[in-house]
Amino acid sequence: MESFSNRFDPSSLPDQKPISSTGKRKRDVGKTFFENSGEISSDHLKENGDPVQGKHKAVLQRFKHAKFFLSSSKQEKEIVPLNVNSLEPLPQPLPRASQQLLQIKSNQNTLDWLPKQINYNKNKIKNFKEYTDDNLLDPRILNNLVENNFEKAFSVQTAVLDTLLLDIKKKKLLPDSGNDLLINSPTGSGKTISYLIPIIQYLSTRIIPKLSCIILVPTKPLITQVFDTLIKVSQGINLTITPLNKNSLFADEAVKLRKNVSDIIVSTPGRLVDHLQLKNISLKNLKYLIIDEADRLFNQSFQNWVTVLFNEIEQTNMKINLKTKIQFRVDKIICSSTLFGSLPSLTSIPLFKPKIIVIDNEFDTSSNHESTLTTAGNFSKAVFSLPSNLKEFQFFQNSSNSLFKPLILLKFLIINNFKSHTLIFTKSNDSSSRLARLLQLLAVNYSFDLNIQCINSTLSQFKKQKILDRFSAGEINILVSTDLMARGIDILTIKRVINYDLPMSSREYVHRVGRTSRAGNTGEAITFIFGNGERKWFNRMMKDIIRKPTSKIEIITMDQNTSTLVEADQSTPYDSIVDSNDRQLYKSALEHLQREVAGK
Ligand SMILES: Nc1ncnc2c1ncn2[C@@H]1O[C@H](COP(=O)(O)OP(=O)(O)OP(=O)(O)O)[C@@H](O)[C@H]1O
Repeated sequence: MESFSNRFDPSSLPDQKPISSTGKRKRDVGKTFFENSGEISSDHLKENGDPVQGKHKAVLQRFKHAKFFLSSSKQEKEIVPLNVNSLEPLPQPLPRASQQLLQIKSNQNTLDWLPKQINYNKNKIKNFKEYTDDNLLDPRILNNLVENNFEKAFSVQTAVLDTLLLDIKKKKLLPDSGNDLLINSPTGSGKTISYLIPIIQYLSTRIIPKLSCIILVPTKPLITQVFDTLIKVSQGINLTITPLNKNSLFADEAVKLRKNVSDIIVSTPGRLVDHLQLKNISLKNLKYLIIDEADRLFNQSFQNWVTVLFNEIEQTNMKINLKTKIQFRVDKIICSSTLFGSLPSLTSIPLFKPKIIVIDNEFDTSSNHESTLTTAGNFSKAVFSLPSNLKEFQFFQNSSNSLFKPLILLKFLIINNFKSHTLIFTKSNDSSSRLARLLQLLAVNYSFDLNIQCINSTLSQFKKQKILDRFSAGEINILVSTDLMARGIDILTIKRVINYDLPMSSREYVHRVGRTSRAGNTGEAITFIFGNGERKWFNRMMKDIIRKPTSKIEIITMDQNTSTLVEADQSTPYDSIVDSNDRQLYKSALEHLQREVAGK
């Protein structure tokens, strides 16, 4: 351990003493131990007429005495307590905070530093063709869009294309031009195409493949989804697009990445960071970084991906800038339907002159307002909005007893004739598999002929994809899932979402229910609420979501053979749902499950 005397730097002391009005250095108000002990008089502090020198000597002397005293006092029985105040560092002047530091600090509390958003009138949407007419969009891209039935750009697409296509034209001549772009638009509003079209347009005239764009998404099924859309929209442009989601070995993937340079990589942050650290990927030609479902990704700290990736980008750019004297930058496009509201996430990355596009209630064309948010300060408040064609319901049970919850769910499905295109969210992998199996067993007992399956992160990527394809095609009627499915998954045929377990936050609620009612379609979201505790939590979450004054979350009951609306504080009595016959059937299903779990 470092000795006391080594740590002690007497030279730092004298200047720290405040100077009195008479020009003399003030002494400590209380007398020190040494002064009290009478071993050193306070007069020793001034020596040879030079107060600083005198002070040094005095301090050293005091220190020597202290050491001597401590060592000798060890031999004595009685240890005199040392007045530590006399050795405490004297107050230091605070370092002058730089403007930049202050700014970073304030960023962490509010988003006031963001510029004003680009408000966008929902009714002002364009045909994609208008962009080719203005020479901003390659006709091959337009053809691909039209062939896939994308003729009219949705609001978010109009807003993003109006902003980015012009920038891209400029960027060809001035590589250092461009801004970062933040996009907040409801689930199912078409954000994917909004960022893919500009990227493909940028690459449409490229000569040889160079890694120009990285797209980051949170899950492997999303990699496949974004990759598929990229292929559709870039037909005929001959781009090399590499999704890093294959079940192939990491080493094989590394060899491929080193051999064949990709134009675009679609990956999760973890896989990308692994390759970056092994130098399988070079960022020296990177122009665009897209972070989709950004709030979710920024909240994932695995492998410290934000730091690793942004350091790598910065170092690569610094080297190029030194060589070429041109300020190359990577433009970031950051999007989500719940981008704002979680402040630290956006402050964790460097943003260059960010522009912001906020679209709310995309398909609500009844109102002509531009946006409910008008100042950047509002970004820090609740800003989540839902697709306007979504109808929300809650199924409330007074009792928090969840013993019969799976049975009640099955009866709910039967009574409401929810026989297909239904996605059910549970809180964990275990709950999802258990619930799916119980529903399967119960459905047989009730002669409810349904294909009920489960999807969660324990399944291989291949199996997950297969299940998603079958669910999308309607071969699987009811899919029980975890929050794995909550983000980004785009299956237009989903008619309803059931929150069997409550989501953990309003943000996750928005994403879960956003799996239905996509691209202007209608959809239903039903949340099961058991007991007053859950009800309170649900009501609290709902405060974060902006709704039209006319829309409310209706309460439904199972008292009759159809779902019927009742008063807000009513719940369906247990006994009217579960009779003795139900209990018997449920018991036998539970016993069956128990035997399966025990491997009998
Ligand atoms: N211009 C368009 N015309 C018709 N359909 C479109 C258009 N743009 C997108 N779509 C369709 O809308 C659906 C939703 O698009 P997308 O998945 O990009 O939404 P999103 O805003 O990213 O949603 P989330 O936030 O849930 O990820 C997709 O099925 C897509 O094919």
